[in-house]
Amino acid sequence: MPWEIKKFNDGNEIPGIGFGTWKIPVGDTTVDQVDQAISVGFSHIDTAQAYRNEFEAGKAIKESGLARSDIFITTKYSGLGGLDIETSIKDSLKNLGVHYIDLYLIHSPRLAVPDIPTVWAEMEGLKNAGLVKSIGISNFSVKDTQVLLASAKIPPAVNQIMLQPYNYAAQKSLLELSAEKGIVIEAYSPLLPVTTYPGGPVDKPVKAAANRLGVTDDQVLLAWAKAKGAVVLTSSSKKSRLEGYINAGDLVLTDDEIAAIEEAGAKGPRGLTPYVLVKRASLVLLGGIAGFGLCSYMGVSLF
Ligand SMILES: NC(=O)C1=CN([C@@H]2O[C@H](COP(=O)(O)OP(=O)(O)OC[C@H]3O[C@@H](n4cnc5c(N)ncnc54)[C@H](O)[C@@H]3O)[C@@H](O)[C@H]2O)C=CC1
Ligand SMILES: O=CCc1c[nH]c2ccccc12
Repeated sequence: MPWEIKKFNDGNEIPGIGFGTWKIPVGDTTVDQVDQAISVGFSHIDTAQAYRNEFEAGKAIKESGLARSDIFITTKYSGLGGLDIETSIKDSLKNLGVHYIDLYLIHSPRLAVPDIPTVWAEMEGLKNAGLVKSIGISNFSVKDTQVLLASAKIPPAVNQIMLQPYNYAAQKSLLELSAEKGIVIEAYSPLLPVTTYPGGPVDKPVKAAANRLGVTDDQVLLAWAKAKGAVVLTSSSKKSRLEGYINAGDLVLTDDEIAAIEEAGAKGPRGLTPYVLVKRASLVLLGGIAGFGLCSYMGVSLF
């Protein structure tokens, strides 16, 4: 079943699921994997200057025979080798073999970015020149986003961030700010609970939903990220998994299933072990002592 198309604040549209090319070994493997992803129905490819595989991704796109307007391409300014934006976008267009990029992102506010307002003004210039259809950010925190918005003439269309049940609580304020400003969230590494923390607290509610729906755990995790309103980015070298991801487009989790996944996620990947509980209790205690000390210093009576 197809994933929903999402609308950006600039009027452009993005497919709700994208195939990511991070960590694919450079060379023919990238061409084969992107080719395979397109063959099962992905029409949205996510790459970056830093992945050093734009050329191979572009080759697969070209070989697919799809019209340029039928494929959505994201790449990112990663600040590689201290390259400026103008040189970087020219390199990316050449590598990918296209005349425009659908979505161009600042890969990280902490990498080779002199200051956010300056770099964002350069990104706006690329959109105004028609080299990129939409511009956005990646790995921007609430503070970074506020700094950018204070001087932006064009708001970012997206913020591409890690979003999975174990970091959902930490990302909530960023999700709220993004919704308020009309910034679409792209969720990367949505499958972290199965790739990195198998056996963690999230497994149980994910498996329960998977059993009810007759699907796999990874499909449930993609459905959870979609339920949070995100465009999801994922990957696999296995065709069967890719087909599963595409088929997850119409999965609907119940409110109770979503709440159970989030409650388990809030325990952290290792759960509420005695170590975590003692650490949390110490933080509360230290906060209390600091607060009490401050009140005493300021002459405020607590009693
Ligand atoms: N802007 C940024 O800083 C970042 C962007 N990204 C983008 O997002 C894309 C997707 O990120 P990923 O971390 O690859 O996504 P992901 O969390 O979807 O992980 C994909 C991996 O999960 C494996 N997998 C799937 N089902 C599994 C299962 N049941 N058990 C065990 N393993 C399973 C797949 O084989 C694949 O290797 C990247 O390729 C990149 O394009 C990723 C990280 C950072
Ligand atoms: O995008 C995924 C992680 C990554 C790999 N290289 C870079 C460079 C800059 C920011 C993030 C990353």
